Amino acid sequence: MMLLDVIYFILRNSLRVIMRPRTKQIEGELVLITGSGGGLGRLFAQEFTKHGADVVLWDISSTCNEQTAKLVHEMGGKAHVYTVDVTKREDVYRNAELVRKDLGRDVTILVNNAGVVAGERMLDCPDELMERTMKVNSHAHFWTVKAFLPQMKAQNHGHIVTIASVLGLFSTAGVEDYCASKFAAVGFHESLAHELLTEEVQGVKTTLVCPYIVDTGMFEGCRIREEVELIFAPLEPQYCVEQAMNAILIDQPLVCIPRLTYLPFLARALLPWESNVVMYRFMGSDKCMYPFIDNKRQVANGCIKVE
Ligand SMILES: NC(=O)C1=CN([C@@H]2O[C@H](COP(=O)(O)OP(=O)(O)OC[C@H]3O[C@@H](n4cnc5c(N)ncnc54)[C@H](OP(=O)(O)O)[C@@H]3O)[C@@H](O)[C@H]2O)C=CC1
Ligand SMILES: CC1=C(/C=C/C(C)=C/C=C/C(C)=C/C=O)C(C)(C)CCC1
Repeated sequence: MMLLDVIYFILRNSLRVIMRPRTKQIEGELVLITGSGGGLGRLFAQEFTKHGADVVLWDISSTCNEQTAKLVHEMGGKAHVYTVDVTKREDVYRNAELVRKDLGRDVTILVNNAGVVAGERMLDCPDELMERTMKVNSHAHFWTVKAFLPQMKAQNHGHIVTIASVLGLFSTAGVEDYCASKFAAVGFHESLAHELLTEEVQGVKTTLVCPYIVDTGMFEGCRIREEVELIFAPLEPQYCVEQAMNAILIDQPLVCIPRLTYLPFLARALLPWESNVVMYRFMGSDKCMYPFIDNKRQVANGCIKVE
């Protein structure tokens, strides 16, 4: 029976690639997005609004967050803005309580999207920057899930979305802080998903989103071999968010964007380490972060201006 089930899910998931299942309705849901002032967070806010959901926007930067809220309002949607540092657990719990009081209802979809990267080689990187990456990209997920999951479980209705990265499934040089934090986020998310299934909390869904480089500026300068870039081109932010939304709306547990990035993930698991190293060198992905680190340094030194 177990083997039949395994085969059934392989066939069902393969079929889903060609024939998309019905999407769920999220009209009237309350969606909380962290890092909503940034590139992907803002687009998520707009996409959820398009689907009729109300959004709660959490970001450390109030100016960027207000701009997101303005865009949502212009679309005729409802946005509620809070300035929150997700690394501070007391701040998270206090603001979660405030949201509940202000809006008089519970968050039903949580999108853990806030993220940072140090952009320095390990030995050059100040300790505080490495610690910050771990706190924003992984520890913060503990606090937000602890703040919002209890009501979702009580209602047997909700959805936890983790915006991780392909760098939470395989790694490369020069982004040790980032990879450590994203591997941690993936581990946390998967364990939580198992827990919900084991406890038979069927109404609370989970989606793990693992995008490749997205053109939001966060990894400006990151480059692989030119010929390989034709196949693995950086993603348009809008495309990335649409793909993630598709997965969320069909309760898909994991999505790698683009699908082609399942291949290096599989290669890491199946092939010897040295085979992976040879492929990395060939594709220029061994040193892909070095121009990004240089670029970040130049921005910090004022040699390059960012808008
Ligand atoms: N861009 C890419 O290539 C990829 C990104 N991702 C992931 O997608 C997510 C979104 O990335 P993207 O939109 O590109 O990045 P952005 O830098 O554009 O957005 C991240 C947002 O998170 C905010 N933020 C940072 N620290 C905190 C904090 N302590 N509390 C609350 N908010 C905070 C940032 O505010 P501020 O700007 O003020 O720091 C910013 O508004 C991240 O988790 C990232 O790791 C995954 C794969 C690829
Ligand atoms: C390692 C590797 C690759 C390059 C991956 C890169 C460059 C990923 C960058 C991801 C980012 C910036 C994620 C942010 O969250 C290839 C060429 C796909 C295939 C071979 C293995």
